Parts: sequence; structure tokens; C-alpha cells
Amino acid sequence: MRHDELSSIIDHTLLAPEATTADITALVAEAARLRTYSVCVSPSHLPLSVPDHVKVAAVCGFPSGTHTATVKATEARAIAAAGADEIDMVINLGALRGGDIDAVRDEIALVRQAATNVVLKVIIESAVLSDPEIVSACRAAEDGGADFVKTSTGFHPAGGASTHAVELMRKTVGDRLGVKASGGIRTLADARAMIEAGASRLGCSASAQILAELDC
Ligand SMILES: O=C[C@H](O)COP(=O)(O)O
Repeated sequence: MRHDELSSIIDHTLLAPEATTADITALVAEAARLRTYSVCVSPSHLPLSVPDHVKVAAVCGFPSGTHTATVKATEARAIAAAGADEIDMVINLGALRGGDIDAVRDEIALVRQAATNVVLKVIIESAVLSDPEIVSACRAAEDGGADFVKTSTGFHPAGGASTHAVELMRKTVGDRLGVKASGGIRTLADARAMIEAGASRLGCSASAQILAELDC
């Protein structure tokens, strides 16, 4: 795999709540140097000045997903108005695990309606879900109008992406949606495993270290 083949599918990510404006400026500079697909940041850092070849993604309802649907839709509208290209939203995990799939789908649809001109990625926090719940979450995302399903926030104590979850998510959405693996991807071997499992996008805070392994 060449550097640009990998860098072009990475969302270079900094979502630490204590990140400063200077930290985000450094993230953008690193993304430009590494030629990652995007930077992924918290919405309080928008609007963001980036080079033409770096897209901007911002998270919504992050990291718990427990915000009301109205709050998520309002946040999504503000993110889109601030010029972001992509939104990574967290689903209502309690509703999903309680079997209220309609609520999960309807919330995704509300966010979709609030931000029509952005790529919408739906974070399902796969490490806390059973396989049937992962399948239900992916179906709700597709029915709600998402463009991608995404494994993890990277903040849940249960863990981040697994190849098993990525395989199941890819099997469920087929080629109709993208699959983003994120959370705990630290090495080139991790990145390759996620891609082989079916990921079409990776979310990584360790992008520089991962790409440095390729460049050795
Ligand atoms: O959405 C992406 C994740 O927050 C990145 O997680 P990470 O710091 O484990 O790479």
C-alpha cells in the first residue's frame, strides 16, 4: 500500500475536550503534510481554515449520544452552516439497546434533514452492542439516510473498532454505505486489518505514526 492510498482514507482526528485552538491548528497542518482525507474535530472549533485538499468533519451528539434528537439536529445544522463537509453523529444507544429502532432511525433522519449537504456518518459504538444490535443500528442508519456507518467514538471504556464489527457492518450495508473504523487504530497492522475487514474510511488520532510505518 502506498502512502497516498492510506492517507486519502484517513480522518485525522483530535476530539480531546481539552484541545486548544493551537492544537487544532497543529492538527490541520499535520493533515496537510500527511495528505489525509480530512480533519475530524469538535464543533466548537468551527469554522476551520483548511487547505483545499483537506476536508472538515465535526462530531455531533458526541461522545455519549444521549442528547435529544432536537439538540442533535440543531447542532448538525450549525455544523453545516459553519462550513463542515462531514458530520459524525452518535446514535441514541439506550434506545437501540431497548429495542426502539424507530426512534434511532427517526433521529438520524432528523439530523439528515437538518444538514442535507454534508456527508453523514453514524457512530454506533459497536463495542457495546451485540451482533443483532450492530445489524439493527446499521439498518437504522441506512433507513435514516446516512452515508456511512462508523464503529466508535474512541471514548467509550468498552473499546473501539474491531475487525469483527467492521466485517458485520460491511456485510449489513453492502456497497450502499461507507464503513468507517475508528477508535484504537494505532499501528499500520491495525489499519490494514480494518481495511481488509471492509472499512472504507479510518478515524485515527495516531495518523502520523501509522503513516510513518508505511514510509519507513
Ligand atoms: O472518531 C475517532 C476517534 O475519536 C479516534 O480515536 P483514536 O484516538 O483512538 O484514534
